[in-house]
Amino acid sequence: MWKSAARRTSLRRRRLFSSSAAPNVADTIYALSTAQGRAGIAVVRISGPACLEIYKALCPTKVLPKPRYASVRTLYHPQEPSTVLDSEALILHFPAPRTVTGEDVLELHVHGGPATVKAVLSVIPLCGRQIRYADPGEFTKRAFFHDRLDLAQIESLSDTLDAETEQQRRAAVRGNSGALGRTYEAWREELLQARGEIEALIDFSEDQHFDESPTDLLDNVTAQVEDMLRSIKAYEDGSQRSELLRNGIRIALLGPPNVGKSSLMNLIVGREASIVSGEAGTTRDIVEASLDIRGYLCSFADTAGFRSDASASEHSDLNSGPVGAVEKEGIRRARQKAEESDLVIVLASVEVGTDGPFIYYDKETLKLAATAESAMVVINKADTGLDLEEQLAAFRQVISQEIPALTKTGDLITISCKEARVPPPSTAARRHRDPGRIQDVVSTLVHAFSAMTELPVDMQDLLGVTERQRQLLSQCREHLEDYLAESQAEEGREADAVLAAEHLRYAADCLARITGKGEAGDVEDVLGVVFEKFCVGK
Ligand SMILES: Nc1nc2c(ncn2[C@@H]2O[C@H](COP(=O)(O)OP(=O)(O)OP(=O)(O)O)[C@@H](O)[C@H]2O)c(=O)[nH]1
Repeated sequence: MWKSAARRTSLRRRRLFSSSAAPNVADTIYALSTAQGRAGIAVVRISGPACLEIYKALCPTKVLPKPRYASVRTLYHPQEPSTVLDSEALILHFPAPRTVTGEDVLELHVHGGPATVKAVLSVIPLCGRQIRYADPGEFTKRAFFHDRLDLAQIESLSDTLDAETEQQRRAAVRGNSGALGRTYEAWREELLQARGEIEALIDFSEDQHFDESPTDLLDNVTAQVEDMLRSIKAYEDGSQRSELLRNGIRIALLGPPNVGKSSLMNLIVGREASIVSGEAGTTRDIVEASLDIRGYLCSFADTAGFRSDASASEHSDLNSGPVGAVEKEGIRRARQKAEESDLVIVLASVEVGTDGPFIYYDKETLKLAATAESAMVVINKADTGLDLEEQLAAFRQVISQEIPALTKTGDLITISCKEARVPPPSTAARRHRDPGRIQDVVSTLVHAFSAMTELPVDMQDLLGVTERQRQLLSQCREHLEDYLAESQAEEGREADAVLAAEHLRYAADCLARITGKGEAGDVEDVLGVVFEKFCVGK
C-alpha cells in the first residue's frame, strides 16, 4: 500500500519536470563532497545506475561491501590493474531506493591529499559509460526528483550549509526534519478535501440526499479555514523571527554629533570600523560592520549625528553653526537607516555646558527608536565623575512619558567608551573587569535579540520557515480570506459556493508550491531559486 503511494508520488514528481529541467538520471554522477584542499580524508560521492560497475572497476578482486557497512578496500586504476590509487580507502554502498538521492549510492572515503583525490576523481569516468561530474546541487535535485526530500527540507539543507552563527544553525536544523513539509501537505489535503465536498454538493445536491445542508457544509469549512488562518499567521510570524536569525539583526546607532557613536560601535565590533574624532560631525555617511554576538549575526550601522532644532536650542553651546547640505543628507540617511533597522540604540552623552553638566540627546532619535521593533538608550561619557542624579531622573521621565514604548527594553545603561579603551593594569584584571561597562550593552543586546527571535518550545519548527515560504503562506492566507468573504452570505447577496471553492483551490496551490508539489512551471521556477545557492557535491 505504502509502496504504491510512494511510487505514485514519485511518478507525479517526474511529470512535474519539463524535459529540459529534469535531471538526466540515466547518467551516473560523482563529485568530491568534502571541501577542496589538503585534509585527513576526502569523501567522493557517486550516485546513479553505474555505481556497481564503478566499484568493480576500482576494486576488481574484492566483493561489494554489505549495504550500509563500511569496508576497507584498496583502490586500483581501472585500466592499469597494477597501479594503486589509494591503499586503504573506506567504501560504503547504499542500494536504491532508500538512499540520500533515491538511487544507488557509493561513497569512497579516501586519503585527503590533493594528489590522491585528483587521481581517484580522474579515473571514475573511465569505469563505465554515462558517468560524469555532478552539477551544483545535483545530488539534492535527484533526491527531490525521487521524492526523498521536499522543497522545504531542501531549503533548510541549503541554510544548514550556509550557517555561520550558532543561531543560524539552530534555525536551519528546524526545517530539516520534514515536519514543516508534512504540515503544509496536511493543510493542502484538508483544503482539497473541503473543496471536493463543496463541489460535490454543488453538482449533486439537487438529485441526491446529503447529510449536510449546503449552509452547514460551508459553515464547517469556514470553521476549518478560520483555524488554518490562525496557524498560518503564527507561521508567518515565525518566519519573521527566523529571518532575523538567518539574515542578521540590523542595528542602527543614533544620537547627536560627538556623543561617542563611532567609539561604541568600534568597541562592540572589536576594530576601528568607524573614525573617532573630537570634531563634531565626523561620521557623515552610514558605516556598517557585521559580527557574531553570542551566536547572533548582527549588522551595526554607525550614522551621522542628528542635530534637530529642539536639541539645538536646548544645547546651543554644542550645536553651533547651521546644518549644511552634506550634514542634512547624512541625517536623512541616518533616519532612513533607523527606519529599516530591527533595533535602534539611542546614544546620549554627559556633557558640561555653561550651566553645568547635562545629558545631551536628540529628541528625534528617541522618537525613531520608539517606532523600532526593539530599542535601548545608552548614556556615554559616564567617566566625568559628576553627580547626575537629577539629570538622569529628568531624562528617564522624558523617555517614559513622551515615548513610553522605549522603556520596554529596560532601564538606561551608562557607559564610558573612554574608560573601556584604557587598558586595565594587568591581564588578570582585564579578564575580570569591564571598566567602561560595554558588556552591559552587549548583554542587553543579546537579551533583546533573544526576545525578538524567541518562540515557545512547541513552536520551534517555525524557525525553519523561510522568506520564500512566508510569501507563499501570505498568498495562501489571502485566498483563504477571499474564501471567507465569498462563503458568507450578506444581506442582498447569497454565498457563491463555486467561487468559494475556487479560492480554496488557489490556497491549496500556494501550499503545493512550498513543498514542490505544484504544477510543472511552478516547480521549475522554485527549483531555480532554491538550487542556485547549492555547491557541487551536495
Ligand atoms: N570623555 C569621554 N570622551 C569620549 C567617550 N567616548 C568618546 N569620547 C570622545 O568623544 C569624541 C567623539 O567621539 P566619536 O566616537 O567620534 O563620536 P560620534 O558620536 O561618532 O561623533 P560624530 O561622528 O561626530 O557623530 C571623541 O573625541 C572621543 O574620544 C567617553 O566615554 N568619554
